[in-house]
Amino acid sequence: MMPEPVSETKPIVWTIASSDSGGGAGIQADLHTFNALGCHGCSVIAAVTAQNSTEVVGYETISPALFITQLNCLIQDMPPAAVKIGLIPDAELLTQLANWLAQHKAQHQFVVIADPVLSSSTGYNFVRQSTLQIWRQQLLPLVDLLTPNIPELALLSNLPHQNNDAQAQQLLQLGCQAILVKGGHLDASDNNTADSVTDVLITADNRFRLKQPRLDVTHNHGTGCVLSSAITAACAHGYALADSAIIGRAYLQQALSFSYATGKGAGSLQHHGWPVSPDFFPQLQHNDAAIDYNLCFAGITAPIGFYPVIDSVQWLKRLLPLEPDVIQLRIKQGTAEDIEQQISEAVLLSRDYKLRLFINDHWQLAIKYGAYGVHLGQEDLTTADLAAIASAGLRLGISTHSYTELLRARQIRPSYIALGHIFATQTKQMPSQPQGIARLKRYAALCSDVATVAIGGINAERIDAVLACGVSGVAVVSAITAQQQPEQAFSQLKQRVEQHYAHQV
Ligand SMILES: Cc1ncc(COP(=O)(O)OP(=O)(O)O)c(N)n1
Ligand SMILES: Cc1nc(C(=O)O)sc1CCOP(=O)(O)O
Repeated sequence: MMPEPVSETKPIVWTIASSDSGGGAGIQADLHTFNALGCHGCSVIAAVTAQNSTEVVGYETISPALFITQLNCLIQDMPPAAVKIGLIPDAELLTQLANWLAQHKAQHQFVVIADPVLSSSTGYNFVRQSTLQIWRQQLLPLVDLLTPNIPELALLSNLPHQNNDAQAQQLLQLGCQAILVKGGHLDASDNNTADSVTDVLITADNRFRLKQPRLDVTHNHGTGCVLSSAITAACAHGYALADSAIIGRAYLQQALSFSYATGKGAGSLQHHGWPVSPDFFPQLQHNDAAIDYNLCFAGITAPIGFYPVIDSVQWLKRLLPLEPDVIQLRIKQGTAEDIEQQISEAVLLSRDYKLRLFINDHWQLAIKYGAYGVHLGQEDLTTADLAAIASAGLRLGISTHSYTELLRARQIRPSYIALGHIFATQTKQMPSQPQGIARLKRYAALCSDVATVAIGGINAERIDAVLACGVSGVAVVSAITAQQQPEQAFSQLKQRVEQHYAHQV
């Protein structure tokens, strides 16, 4: 029998913007970006511009009737997961769009990312006072993320003499959920230098900076369009806003790195697929003053491989005869005295059996008894003494569950990074969503320079798919400890993992 054809789906994203006859910006750039990031792009055209790489010669807006017909026609059959708004150089169309979004956004639950294009990079001014008022009063309350550059931030906030922070707060007050202030324009602040560009993501309760080397490229037409449409595509794939901003920034850096000439002026960006090289990802700066990013942790020489996580020294004694190579002791219950007793005994046993033993959470005891390493969660990173762990020569593993956490962990340069939780797990209440195989593959690719361990809901049926993602280890709890025959389960999984890594050498 012929196998059933697999029907692939892609998230649907819309761009509501204007056509760039030169192909480097506007609707054309948005559709290229959506496609490169695995989305199906639909377009609602607001205006047609006549432009090339050196100038905008003119434009005409589409009729209000046809504008609204495009929106209504698409929503009936191809509702979006996310919508990008770009250049809409007409007050009537902007008002129509705001009314339409107010009617449909809540019902269809799509995310709205808006790039308030007020002028072209070649200097053509699309701003009218009337359109600014509509942005402020009608559109901003419907926008999840606004991506202004510094001049646009000043214009939209109507606070030209205040600093960027005050201007962004003003836009939040007007109802926009988050602002990504783009640092591409050199300004008077310390955010942006001749060598670096820093975008700042600001929400009502959070703020962090994405810093990247400033690329010395002349072919940068469409930069803002590409960034906002890459963020939109990432949102459509279900990434949180902060992660989407990171993906968008990495996509842009990659596209700028390969930009090319088109005419006599600034050329266009080269669209590639999902960014995976660490070179394209920004440095994440947030209020981690307590963390020293210049520490050096001991490395892990042999691959991590099969990595059982157990909750008592009794389990350790049960598994030791099966010759585990790496184990984590993750004790969550018991008195301080009992925990110390178990950790000291486990470390002694680990030496006898040449076991690489990681201790979860209790880093002071791990140092005191000389364990092989420590595993810490994100929330532990500001409270644990990382310098003491490094100088005691212990390895450090760090949990991550998103791009944001992954970049933070990478900057600490630990011995390994845990990527979780891949599938739903019964072992622990998780505040995050299962990441799944596609994301695991992307995270592992971004960590080609550091050891990685996948964790969460991994069992005998899923382990092959996980190993195929390129991780250096696989951590399991219930796939051993909740089995009828834990020793048998341990040996089968260990053998499967060892076979995989043996073939890789
Ligand atoms: C290999 C591995 N990955 C993730 C975790 C989770 O650690 P943490 O975030 O510290 O959460 P708790 O284990 O304390 O619940 C882990 N232990 N090991
Ligand atoms: C302890 C732990 N940490 C996780 C993370 O994602 O950080 S998931 C997890 C539990 C893993 O157990 P099981 O293999 O039974 O699903």
